[in-house]
Amino acid sequence: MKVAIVGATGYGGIELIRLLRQHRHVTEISVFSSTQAEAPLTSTYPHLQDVYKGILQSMDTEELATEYDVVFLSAPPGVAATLAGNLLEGKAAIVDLSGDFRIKEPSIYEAWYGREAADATITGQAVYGLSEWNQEQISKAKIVANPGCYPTAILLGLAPAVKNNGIDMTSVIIDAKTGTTGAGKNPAPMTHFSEMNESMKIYNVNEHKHTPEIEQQLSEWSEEADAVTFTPHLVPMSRGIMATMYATCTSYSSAQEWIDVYKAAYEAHPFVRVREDGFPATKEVYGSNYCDIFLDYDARTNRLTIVSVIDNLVKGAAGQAIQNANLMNGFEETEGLEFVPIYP
Ligand SMILES: NC(=O)C1=CN([C@@H]2O[C@H](COP(=O)(O)OP(=O)(O)OC[C@H]3O[C@@H](n4cnc5c(N)ncnc54)[C@H](OP(=O)(O)O)[C@@H]3O)[C@@H](O)[C@H]2O)C=CC1
Ligand SMILES: CC(=O)N[C@@H](CCC(=O)OP(=O)(O)O)C(=O)O
Repeated sequence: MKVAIVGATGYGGIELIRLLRQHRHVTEISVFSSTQAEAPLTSTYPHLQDVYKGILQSMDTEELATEYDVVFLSAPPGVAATLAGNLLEGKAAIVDLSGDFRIKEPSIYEAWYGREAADATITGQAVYGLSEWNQEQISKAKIVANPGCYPTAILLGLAPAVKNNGIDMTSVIIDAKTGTTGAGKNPAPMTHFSEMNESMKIYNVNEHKHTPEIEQQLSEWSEEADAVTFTPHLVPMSRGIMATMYATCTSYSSAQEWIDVYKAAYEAHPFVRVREDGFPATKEVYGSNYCDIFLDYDARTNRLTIVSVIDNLVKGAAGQAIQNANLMNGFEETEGLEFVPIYP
């Protein structure tokens, strides 16, 4: 397939290039920029010398729509909302990494994102790209809304418990930590080295934009779904998310029963590894498309503790985007993604 990347100079964009270089069905990768047209990508990213020789091109939506089989939109909020209408008229399958089309209800999007929602007909057409749980719809989609990085880790971690009606949906608390690449490549006060090094920051308490995305999916899985408490933290690492979820149990009363439920749920899904014994660390999925999960049941409190880790730039962004493009094009979902985590 011929592939185009809009926002190729960003962190999601260069991660797409790294992964797509290993994809056996990709014949061409073209890169687009709103500010650096005609420059080689190596002028921004010298580590790509002799690896990728592409020159950044200015965006032409007609060309994007007609010349490519897949267009990855890896740009800031609002860009996909502007481009998608024209792109949908062409042949390309579209995978949008931003949050523009994830939230179905425009008023909810506007309340949490503080900006105008995208055209409702396009959002209605966009399939939520949580690959493991939405494969059938993704495989028929023309446009996929790739999930946010936190919701990917959180929803994969909660899904088996929710779908088996094993937890009280009013009791869900999510405590999550992320590395700085989650904020993109542009420096900001929060991610400045001297602000975050040897420190830990809590942010957007009870107002993070991923909250409605999590709640929307939970409500599709369970009639009992309710509001969740979601608390994000920034920790001093470049990549990685660890999401820790707590919930009161309504069935199953041992850790082993819970592990069996999770093992069964993810048996057929190569990128979700339910651990045998012990909680995963973010480093154990670094640079890979894996989501590793482990859980424990506490009989004293009747609560379940679930831990889910991903690399935010891979399973949380570029990797899941390619997994979705594979499903949309009828390829093996693992194509181009079978990376062993970089360890240590
Ligand atoms: N970083 C992460 O962990 C994750 C990111 N995402 C989402 O993916 C998207 C990309 O994120 P990330 O790569 O981190 O962000 P970056 O800020 O690193 O990169 C975004 C890129 O978008 C391009 N861009 C800016 N304005 C425009 C425009 N008007 N039209 C077209 N392109 C534009 C810029 O390149 P140029 O100036 O060359 O055009 C820039 O390099 C965002 O929507 C983000 O929310 C989703 C999940 C995880
Ligand atoms: C550290 C940091 O700022 N992380 C980002 C992660 C967002 C993201 O990457 O996903 P979206 O596509 O939904 O924007 C945040 O908390 O907003």
